[in-house]
Amino acid sequence: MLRRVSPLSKLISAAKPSLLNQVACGLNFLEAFSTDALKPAEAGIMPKARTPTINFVLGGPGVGKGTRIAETFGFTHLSVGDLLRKEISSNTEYGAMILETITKGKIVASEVTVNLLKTAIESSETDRFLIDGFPRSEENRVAYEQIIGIEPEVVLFFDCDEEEMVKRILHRNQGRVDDNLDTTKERLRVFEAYTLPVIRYYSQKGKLHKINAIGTEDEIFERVRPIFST
Ligand SMILES: Nc1ncnc2c1ncn2[C@@H]1O[C@H](COP(=O)(O)OP(=O)(O)OP(=O)(O)O)[C@@H](O)[C@H]1O
Ligand SMILES: O=c1ccn([C@@H]2O[C@H](COP(=O)(O)O)[C@@H](O)[C@H]2O)c(=O)[nH]1
Ligand SMILES: [Mg+2]
Repeated sequence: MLRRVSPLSKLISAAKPSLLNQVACGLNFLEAFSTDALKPAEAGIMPKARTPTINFVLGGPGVGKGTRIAETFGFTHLSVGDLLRKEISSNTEYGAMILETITKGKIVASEVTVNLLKTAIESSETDRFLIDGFPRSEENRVAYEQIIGIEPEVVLFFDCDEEEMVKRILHRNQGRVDDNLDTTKERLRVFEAYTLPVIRYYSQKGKLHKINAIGTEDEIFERVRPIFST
């Protein structure tokens, strides 16, 4: 159930004016799925709006979060990294900042990522999403809850040793600015310091499914399958 959370002031005070508009638009998005918006449907006037189903896939850099999982299990794949890279290639107002942050292996400001995510969900014709590589920090998670607020059903955690992750990154060959040893080392540090707490949070909530991400792609799919078959 989508929640409309009133105190956005913390986010808003830190944001640029144009960003404020996007945050404000978030309220329209919430209204589209809120209890109020459903009232006419309950009265039989129009079809009932459905709350989108959200799942997250988390894991270290290069572990395989973006490799066929969403497509295999019928989800719309929303890679926040891909959304950010699109901002860079489209030269948007945040493009330069995002490029610098990704090149250093750091985390982009939550206001930017959550609003990109919101727009992607809102403009999609589908309503079952696998969000890849987000939330990356507890701060990301709280901003997501404040602006989007759809509780994830499942949180996958792809687990793999660092040596294998580095190997997969260095063999990826997609021309990514962050596919080098120095940035990967920083990304591994950021993962431990900022993303592991998010993984612990969802584990405590009973939503986390830890997947052994060592093996062939097919072996890994078979480990995920029972989670989405129930
Ligand atoms: N099970 C696997 N065994 C070997 N290589 C794999 C496996 N799964 C994915 N790969 C390869 O590893 C590389 C990284 O995969 P992918 O891009 O999906 O990782 P990611 O978790 O999305 O990483 P990032 O966080 O950097 O975006 C790709 O080249 C992919 O083809
Ligand atoms: O929520 C997010 C997701 C990504 N980033 C930045 O992008 C790169 C690459 O992300 P991938 O998901 O691995 O494609 C990541 O290292 C971060 O710099 C982010 O800031 N927030
Ligand atoms: Mg990826």
